Amino acid sequence: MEAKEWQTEQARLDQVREKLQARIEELEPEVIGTREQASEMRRHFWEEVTVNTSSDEDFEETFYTIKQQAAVLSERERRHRLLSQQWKSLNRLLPSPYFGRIDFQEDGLNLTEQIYIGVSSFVEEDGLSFLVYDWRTPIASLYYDHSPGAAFYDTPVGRITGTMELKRQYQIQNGQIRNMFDANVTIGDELLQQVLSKGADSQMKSIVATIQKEQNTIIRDDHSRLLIVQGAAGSGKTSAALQRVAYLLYKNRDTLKADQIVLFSPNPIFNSYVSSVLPELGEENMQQTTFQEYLEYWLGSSLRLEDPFDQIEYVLTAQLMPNYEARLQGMKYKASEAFLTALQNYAQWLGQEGMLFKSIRFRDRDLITAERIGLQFYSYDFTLSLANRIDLLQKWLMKELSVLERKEREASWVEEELQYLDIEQYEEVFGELHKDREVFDIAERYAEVYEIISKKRRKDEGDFDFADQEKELLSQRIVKQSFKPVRQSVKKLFFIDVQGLYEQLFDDEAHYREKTKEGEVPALWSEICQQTKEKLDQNELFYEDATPYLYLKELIEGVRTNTEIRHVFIDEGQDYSAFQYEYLKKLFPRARMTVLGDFGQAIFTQSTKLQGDDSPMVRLYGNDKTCLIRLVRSYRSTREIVEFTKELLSEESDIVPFERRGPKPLLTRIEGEEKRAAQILKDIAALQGEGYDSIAVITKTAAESRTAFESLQAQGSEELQLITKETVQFDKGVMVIPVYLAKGIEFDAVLIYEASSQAYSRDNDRKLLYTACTRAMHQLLLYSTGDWTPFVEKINTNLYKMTT
Ligand SMILES: Nc1ncnc2c1ncn2[C@@H]1O[C@H](COP(=O)(O)OP(=O)(O)OP(=O)(O)O)[C@@H](O)[C@H]1O
Repeated sequence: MEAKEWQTEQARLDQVREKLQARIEELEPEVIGTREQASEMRRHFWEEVTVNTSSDEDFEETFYTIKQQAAVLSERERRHRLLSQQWKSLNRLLPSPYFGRIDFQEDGLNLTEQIYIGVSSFVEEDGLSFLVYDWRTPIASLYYDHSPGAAFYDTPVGRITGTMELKRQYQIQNGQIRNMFDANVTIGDELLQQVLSKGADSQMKSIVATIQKEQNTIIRDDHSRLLIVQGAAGSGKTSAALQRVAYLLYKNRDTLKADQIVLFSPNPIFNSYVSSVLPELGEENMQQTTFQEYLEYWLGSSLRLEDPFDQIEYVLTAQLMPNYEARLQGMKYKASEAFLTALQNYAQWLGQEGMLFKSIRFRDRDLITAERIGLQFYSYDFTLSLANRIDLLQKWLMKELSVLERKEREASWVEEELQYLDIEQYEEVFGELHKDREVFDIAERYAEVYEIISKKRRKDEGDFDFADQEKELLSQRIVKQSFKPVRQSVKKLFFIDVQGLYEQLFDDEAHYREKTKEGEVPALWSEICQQTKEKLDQNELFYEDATPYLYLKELIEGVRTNTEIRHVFIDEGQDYSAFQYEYLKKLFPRARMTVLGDFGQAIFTQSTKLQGDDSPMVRLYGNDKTCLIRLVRSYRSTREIVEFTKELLSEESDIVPFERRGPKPLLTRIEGEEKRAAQILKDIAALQGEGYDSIAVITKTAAESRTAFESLQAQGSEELQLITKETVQFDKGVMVIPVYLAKGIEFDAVLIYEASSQAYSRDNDRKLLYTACTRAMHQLLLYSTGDWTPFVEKINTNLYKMTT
């Protein structure tokens, strides 16, 4: 680019920065001032209000003064928040105020506007001239969607057409233009090249400067109820999802708050990996959780839940265990829509017969028997839903408890308990009785006063027995206290035997069919039943049972919904079952759903295909409300790695590598574990020497991770970290990690610990190997102590190098 052009741009940049600096300086005292005012007000809050509750009027006045004072304080706090947000966003802009520029001439106007795009807007004092446009403004979409030439963008009031005369990208650091490119086709391959050739980080970065057109469609989709993104490994699904959150928060800033958005992540490490993108963009983080966390919250207090990692560990390592096949069949069936319908039918059947209750017990005896509860339940109108009848039943039980509680006061144990109350307990109970006591104090005092005034004994003397009253009150308290847990358990619906109800479903085939109207019962049904029951009898639940169990519980107790949440994001969406999707749809009735996934990485048994006629996803909200976007360009890995990993997939895939070059994957066959460990350590040292500092030794299972870790340590490696499902923080360095925990994450270099035929030979091993290899950005190394896995064997030898 011409030197003159460069100078003009640098001069403009200097000018914008000066204005930014001036605005920051102008704001600073205001930010500090409002902060101090607010904290001063908070400190002296009670001095400003006179609390007087002697009469109703005084009380009312006090109430309104407090309210008024609180309003002033909250206004001051709001102003401080606003100013400090502005101040932060200006400071964020200062080192690099923008990354792009487009010159656009709108049709019908005789003027070409220069639009500079950055992470947030910066407007002149006049409030009209934009020195920088936020990347989420409608006009900024020109930058992502078009090349120079005819172009348009959509605004809330319609489409604006015109001509883009220039599209330029900048790399600006600390106020200096380091690089500048004029793009003509896609958004600067040069810029993208530079961004992608950098090393991996322990935190994902925002991609706003280089968002690609198809990613922009995902980010700005405003219409679909369900947006499905099926994209190859490294195609930017997670990145697009996070920028989408930022876009939604910006576009709907008056109505949408960050805590109304929830992201379901594959594992806790992933949470830490993505947590800095939104703050980097000046937005608050959305809520982040895992499906397992949700299940634990609702079921964890009554049952021990298996998590998806233990489940996959079982699938990968327990082939020789009895009933392995049945468990696999069970997993598939329990993940299906058919099972969901079966449970709905079962709930209907329960409306007629078969409900199971638990007796309400008190002091080792049945207070209300399960039988009585059952009779009462089936005495209600059969046309009422199960949940409505449970509601009535709960109310009935509460009433029954009140009657029983009153009777219980006469019980001998109460008398005994009274005797054994020590002085402190008495005092405590009397303390609690304080309020009630006041009545007696007044009566007592009146009695005394009356006696004194009339100088004679009261008429009711002798009848008014305080001790009796107190004793009665104490018994009342004692019984009430002991009934508390019983009432609590009724409130929490513990009288329903949900475990029994789920268990009785796994009966012989004929009964199952009768209860569920299910036509197709999976193969090995009786083994499935036996396994499920055995687990339940130990108060445990397989991962595949947890969602159906919770669903059945809600069919009976009433459906749980969260109407606050407006957007649900599901990353690694292929790992959820059709059943879980139905559950999430029901749970978030007012939310739009964005599902991002890759069936090529579907390593769990319950996985769901996200596209195609046989995918249940389209049925979820229906065709009209569903939009599918496919991403085929892979940005993470070098061309050499993408070409190699692509061949691991069974089906012909249209994954397109981004043109970034690097060494071909390196295959090393080595005899014996010790030698391999020594070689791996040598290779790690060499990689570190090349400047790579995020290196992962990826294994198939957690068990293999442990052996690898020990064996590498035995060879003298000190800096190694072992990543397990308990690890919550993702840090740079050298780590040993099972593939299913490396999902969604990337590393400079990946070393596949054992790529032999023994480790990866079954069809579902293929996806594990694919997922593992696609974590590599710059270098991929595979080791084997035996024959190579057939998935590697079949790859064209041109696509890799083999050490000799
Ligand atoms: N438009 C882009 N500009 C710059 N970098 C990008 C872009 N799109 C993706 N990337 C980079 O590519 C890498 C992979 O992105 P991301 O993790 O979002 O992909 P993914 O599709 O979620 O991958 P996976 O399915 O393997 O988890 C990241 O380092 C990301 O920063």
